[in-house]
Amino acid sequence: TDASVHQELTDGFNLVIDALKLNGIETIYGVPGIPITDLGRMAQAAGIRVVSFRHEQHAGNAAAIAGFLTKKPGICLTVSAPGFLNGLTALANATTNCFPMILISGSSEREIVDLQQGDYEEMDQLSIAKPLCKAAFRVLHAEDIGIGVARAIRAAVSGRPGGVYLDLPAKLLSQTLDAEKGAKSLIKVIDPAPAQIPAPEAVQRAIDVLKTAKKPLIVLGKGAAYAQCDDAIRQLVEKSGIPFVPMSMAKGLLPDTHPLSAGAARSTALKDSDVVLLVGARLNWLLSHGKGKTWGAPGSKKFIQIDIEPKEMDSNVEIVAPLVGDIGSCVNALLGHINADCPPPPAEWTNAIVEKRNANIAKMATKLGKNSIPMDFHSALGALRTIIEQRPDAILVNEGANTLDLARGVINMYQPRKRLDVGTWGVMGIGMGFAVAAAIETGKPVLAVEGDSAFGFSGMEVETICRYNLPVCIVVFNNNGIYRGTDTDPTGRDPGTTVFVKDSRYDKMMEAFGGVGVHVETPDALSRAVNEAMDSGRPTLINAAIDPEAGSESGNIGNLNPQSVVKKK
Ligand SMILES: Cc1ncc(Cc2csc(CCOP(=O)(O)OP(=O)(O)O)c2C)c(N)n1
Ligand SMILES: [Mg+2]
Repeated sequence: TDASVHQELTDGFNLVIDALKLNGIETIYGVPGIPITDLGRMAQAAGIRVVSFRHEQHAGNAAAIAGFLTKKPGICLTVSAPGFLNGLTALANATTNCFPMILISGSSEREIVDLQQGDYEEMDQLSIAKPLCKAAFRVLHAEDIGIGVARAIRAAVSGRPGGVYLDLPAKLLSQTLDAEKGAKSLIKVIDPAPAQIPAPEAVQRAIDVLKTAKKPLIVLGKGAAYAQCDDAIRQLVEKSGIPFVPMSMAKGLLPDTHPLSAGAARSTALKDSDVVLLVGARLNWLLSHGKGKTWGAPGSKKFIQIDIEPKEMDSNVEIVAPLVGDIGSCVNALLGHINADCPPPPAEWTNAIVEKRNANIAKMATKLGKNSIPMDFHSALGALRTIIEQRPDAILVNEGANTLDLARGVINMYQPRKRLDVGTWGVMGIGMGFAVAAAIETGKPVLAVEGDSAFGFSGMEVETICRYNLPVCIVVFNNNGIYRGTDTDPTGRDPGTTVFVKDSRYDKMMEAFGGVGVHVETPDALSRAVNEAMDSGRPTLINAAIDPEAGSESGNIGNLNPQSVVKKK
């Protein structure tokens, strides 16, 4: 009939785009290719910002940190099989770090994959993704795209955030559907990350434990940064008068220069405290699993833990007051009791922390001022410390071993969610993906402080940074190697296994794509170059020559390296 002849149609391509836009998704990070090249083009034409990378791992890292920064799932779009696999590292890392992202990959047809008939880039992607992420879905019929996208969004951001895989077989995208029916099949997710209120008796139990404390400590994890309940966190510290230690990506929730900051006295704070309130911080390897000499005498600690995941409690040691719920709801519930029921901690405790902190800061200061050649980590980081102090709203991306571990202590942070680094896994390669997304999602200038090895994992994305003309200033700490630049091959045949080409010039890579390249050998020259870059907003790479002898193997975590006790004859 006439109506059917003129029936308006939609299709899988359009339904995916409409579902994402309906749910406020504004950006897609990805790498084009079969079967999703046109999906990317059409999404761009529909007003979604599509940022094309050179490798899917970095597109995935960009999506993950976009999720951390915005609390909306970051979207990574890849081709099937190899492109999907490249995205998996970022998806698994996002899940480990509780960053909400959705990896959307094109895939081969079920009937061919399940009969293993050798399709183009054939792989059972859904099965492979499942163990590595929080949830995984596949959509076979166009009318189910709305539900599929809705479920992926809710799975990514509800409860403990994480990575979600959404599998779109190629044929799905070109499936047509009556436009009106299609529009009705879409779902705008309602309240995807619902508040999860702690039970009043759990709040009371936590307060009762807190009241017994003579040496209380608050540990802020990156979950507390993600929660974006910054004022409640500040009040919790300031109203309780309890010193706080921020984990790396929680730095800046309160300024590192805050009177109650115990960051620079971390060892003393962890060892000598008697009641520890964990806020979005898991007692994993980064906190020595809550036991051992880091935490003083066995049994000397009572842990109160705020986490949205009930199964996190008792993961490593007994939690005497589990407070299960979203961090904002839990902290606000505690605040209701703090000034009334809880006196501030004894001055001898807070004074002891301040004394230790100031002593450690004074000790570090002696290493910062040198304007020596060759630079070492401290003299170079001293220059960057001053720049971040002067530019507190810049975003600092940081990876490496010495470059990471030393920067964490030397560069103070002053605002929440401004320090983005290797997180729970200590994974190298997050640098450029994080820098791109930080610039795009926040519009703020980005300073990426990279070990030369760490930079190498994502270095090709300097072209991406130039192509989108992003305000990213990369500083490569070039010590000619992984940890140090001095390793040798005892047989004399090859270079040592951890060294790179001597005096390489990473700044030339940036110039290759029209960006600004600068080589520096002193902290003053480094300062000038970074300030120039941040004033200009031009993509810049500064190759900072660092003494190859200056580093230590694996930075602060060399103790994790197994050592052979068998000496070859
Ligand atoms: C995906 C992955 N592969 C290898 C590694 C192991 C590693 C940890 S830190 C690091 C680089 C250290 O050298 P860099 O030059 O960046 O820093 P610096 O100490 O200042 O010289 C590697 C290779 C990790 N963590 N992740
Ligand atoms: Mg290095």
